[in-house]
Formats: sequence, C-alpha cells, structure tokens
Amino acid sequence: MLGFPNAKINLGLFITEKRPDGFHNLQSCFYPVGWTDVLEIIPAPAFSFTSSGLPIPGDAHTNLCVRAYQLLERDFKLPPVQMHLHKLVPIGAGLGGGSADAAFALRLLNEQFSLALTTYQLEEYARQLGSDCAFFVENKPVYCLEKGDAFESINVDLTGYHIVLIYPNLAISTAEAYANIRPRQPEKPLRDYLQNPIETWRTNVHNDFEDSLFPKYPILQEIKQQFYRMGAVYASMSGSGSTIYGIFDAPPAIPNQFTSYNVWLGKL
Ligand SMILES: C[C@](O)(CO)[C@H](O)COP(=O)(O)OP(=O)(O)OC[C@H]1O[C@@H](n2ccc(N)nc2=O)[C@H](O)[C@@H]1O
Ligand SMILES: Nc1ncnc2c1ncn2[C@@H]1O[C@H](COP(=O)(O)OP(=O)(O)OP(=O)(O)O)[C@@H](O)[C@H]1O
Repeated sequence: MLGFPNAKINLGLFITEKRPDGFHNLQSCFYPVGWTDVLEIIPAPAFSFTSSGLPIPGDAHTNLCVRAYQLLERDFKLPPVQMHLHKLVPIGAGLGGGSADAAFALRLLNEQFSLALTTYQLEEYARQLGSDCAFFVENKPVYCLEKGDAFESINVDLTGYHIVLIYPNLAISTAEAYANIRPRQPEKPLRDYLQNPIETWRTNVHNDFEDSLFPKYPILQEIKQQFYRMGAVYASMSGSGSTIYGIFDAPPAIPNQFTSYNVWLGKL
C-alpha cells in the first residue's frame, strides 16, 4: 500500500505559555501543502524499514514510521511488513515531515490490516508520536490549540493561491527553537486575525519563532522580505523553521539567489 505523507505550514503561530510538562501551549492554523514523501508498506516474511532520498539523521530503528508500527503492535497482532520511505520533505524544516510520515504509517497500517480504528483512535495514537502528528490523520486546515494537538474548525480557504516554500539548507531542531522562546499572551486570539482577509495578515498573523530565529539566521528574514518584494500577499516562516513560505496570486519567478536552496512551488 502506497501513501504520500505531505507537509504542513503554520498560518500564524502564537506561543502562549509554558506548560508544567515542559511543552508549550500554542495557537496556530495548520494548513496542508502538496510537498510530499512517498511511503510504501507491504506485508513481508519479516519486518524491515528502509529509506531513500534525503538522509534522515538517527538510527533507522527509531524512525517515526517504525515507531508507529511498534505502537500499533502493542495493541494488535500485526503481521510483519516491509516499509520503504522515500524522503523528499526537508528535515528540521518546520514542515512536520516526520510527523506526517508517522501519521500516514498509522493510517496505512489501519487500512492494510483492517484494524477499523476511527479517526479519534488514530489521533490518540498519533499524539503519542509527536505534537504535530495528530493533525495529519484528518489532514485538513484546522485551528490548533494546546500542544498543537487539540483542534477546532476554522473557515480559512486558500484554494487557488500559489505557494513557494524555500528551505535554505539549514536544519533547526524543534526542541532548541522552543528553548529560546519567551511565551506571551496575545492581545486577541490568532483566530480573530485569521478571519480577516489574507491581505491584512502581514501586520498581525505572526510566527513567534521568527523573533528569536531571524536575528540568529538573517537569511530567513531576507527570504521573507524577498517574497514580499516579489508580490506575495502573505509570507512567513513555518513552524519552528527554517522553511519560509510565500503565498501569491500568480506563480512567481524564482530569483537566481534561491537556486541553491530546496525550493517547492505549488498550488494550495
Ligand atoms: C513547531 C510546531 O511544528 C508547530 O506546528 C510543533 O509545535 C512541533 O511539533 P513536533 O515537531 O511534533 O514536536 P514534538 O516532537 O512533539 O516535540 C519536540 C520538542 O519540542 C518542544 N515542544 C513541542 C511542541 C510544543 N507544543 N511545545 C514544545 O515545547 C518540546 O521540547 C519537545 O521535546
Ligand atoms: N520519518 C522521519 N522523517 C524525518 N525525521 C525523522 C523521521 N523519523 C525520525 N526522525 C527524526 O526527527 C528529527 C526531525 O524532527 P524535527 O521535528 O526537528 O523536524 P521535522 O520533521 O522537519 O518537523 P518540524 O520541524 O516541523 O517539527 C530528525 O532529526 C530525525 O532524527
């Protein structure tokens, strides 16, 4: 069985407080984008996991796809499988790539072996693998609260807009990015700003990670500014970085200065 675990972007990211468990409460809108990995899971005589494409740091035994299989194996008698992941979505990028792989592994195993898990049950498993992971079960635009794993519906539809994502070959660890954050309570909930037209977002739909990461990595701010010079209706960093995205009315020409970076262009 074949799946295409996709990236997400954050439309705004307010980090509101540090929690007693060490994690942070946040407000964000997660929005799926079409930059994908490829994940194949087929029944096999013995369990195996292999990957190709972008190198994934860490031992293959700890890959999130393997951890998804092991999590379900605790509760179900799963037959052995051969899993292959072709990695295309950059890592340490704020795009939730690893979380998407894990969620798609859960979804594919559920289907392949007719486990009959509901969306709610799949989300419960996904939460154990990462804060971003539960989003990829339903994989539709959603307003996120708490650790990024509690959802409310929101009326944000960017269908028809063009998007450019630039990963400037700079991996940022999520844990490290959170460690340098000073949480703040916003004047108004992010949801209120997102309900206004996208043309107004530039002034108040903010990613709080930009405040600590832009001074440290000036290239990130340069890309964002370049997107606005190119006519973006909205531009921002995604998640804990380092990917910067720009949303456009029409597909833009990519300046030469970006050709050495990992660039993805598509439609929302
Ligand atoms: C930055 C975001 O991508 C926003 O969408 C997510 O909050 C990150 O989610 P994620 O990559 O799934 O993160 P996890 O694998 O759950 O956690 C990695 C580390 O990030 C920190 N972390 C993560 C999520 C959160 N709400 N608060 C945190 O403080 C913790 O130090 C944690 O040990
Ligand atoms: N399938 C996978 N894809 C990517 N990283 C994985 C995967 N499985 C395990 N990992 C581990 O997770 C780490 C990346 O996590 P991290 O959360 O920083 O990046 P991300 O997947 O780009 O997501 P985000 O930055 O949005 O949180 C890697 O260094 C790697 O050790």
